[in-house]
Amino acid sequence: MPAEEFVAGWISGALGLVLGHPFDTVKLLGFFKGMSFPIASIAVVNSVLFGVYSNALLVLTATSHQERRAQPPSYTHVFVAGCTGGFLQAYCLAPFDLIKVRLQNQTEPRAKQPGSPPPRYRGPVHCAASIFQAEGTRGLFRGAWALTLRDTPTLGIYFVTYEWLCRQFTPDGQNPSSGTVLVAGGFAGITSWVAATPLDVIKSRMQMAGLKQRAYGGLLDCMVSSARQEGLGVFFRGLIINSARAFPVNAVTFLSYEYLLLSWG
Ligand SMILES: C[N+](C)(C)CCCC[C@H](N)C(=O)O
Repeated sequence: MPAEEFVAGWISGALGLVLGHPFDTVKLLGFFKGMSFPIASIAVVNSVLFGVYSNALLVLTATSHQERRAQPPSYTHVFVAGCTGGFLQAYCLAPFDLIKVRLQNQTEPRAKQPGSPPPRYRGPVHCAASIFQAEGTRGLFRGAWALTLRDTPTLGIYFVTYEWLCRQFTPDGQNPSSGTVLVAGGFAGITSWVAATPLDVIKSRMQMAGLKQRAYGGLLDCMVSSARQEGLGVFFRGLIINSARAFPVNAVTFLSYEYLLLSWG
C-alpha cells in the first residue's frame, strides 16, 4: 500500500490547521486556546483521509497518484474514494473532535483562580480521561454517528470539487499550477463545509449533550427539537465562519499535499 499519501496528508493537515485555528476558536472564547492538541489530532486525521482516498482510487482505477494526471479518474470514482476516506477519517476524528468541542465550550478558566469554580476539564488528556472514566469508550464516541453522516458525503463533494476545478484550469495531462491548487483547494473546502454545516450543528449539540445541554433521544430528535425551538436557521449557524476558515485551511492543505507528493517523485 503506497504510504506517501499518508505522510503528505499528515503534514499538509497540520499546516492547514495552523491557519484555521483562530477561525475555529473565534466562535467561542480565547483565540489560540489549546493549539498543540488540534495540530496533533488533525495531522493523524488528515493522513487517514488523504491516504485512504488515494489508496481507494488505486483500487478503483488501478492508477497510482503519479499516473492520475495522464489518466484522470472519473468523478464517480473520485466521489466514492472521497466518501471512503471521509467515512474512515470520521471514526479517527470522533474522540478528538469531542474533546475539542467540550474544551472550547468550557468557559471557566482552566487554571484555578480564587473565587471561581474549578474547571470541569483541565486539558485534553484530563478531558479524555474523565469522559472515559464516567462513560467508557462509548462516551468518547458520543456524536460519532452524526460526525460520520456529516463527513462521508461531504468529503466526496470535497474531492470532486477539487478535481473539477483543477481540470477546468489545467491543460490535459499537465499538473495544475500552484495558483490553481490554492483556489481549487480553497473552494473545495468551502463547498464541503457549506454542505456539512447543518449536520455540524447537530453533531456539536450531541457531543455536548449530557453536560450543559439536554440529552437527546438521538440524531433525529436533536434535529427536530433544535428546529422547533430555534427555527430552520439553526442549521446554518456558523456557516460564514466555517466558510471563511475553510478557504485558507484547505488551500494550504492541498498545496502542501500536492507539493510534497511532487517533490517525492
Ligand atoms: C467534511 N468537512 C467539511 C466537515 C470537513 C472537511 C475537512 C477538511 C479540513 N480538514 C478542514 O478542516 O476544513
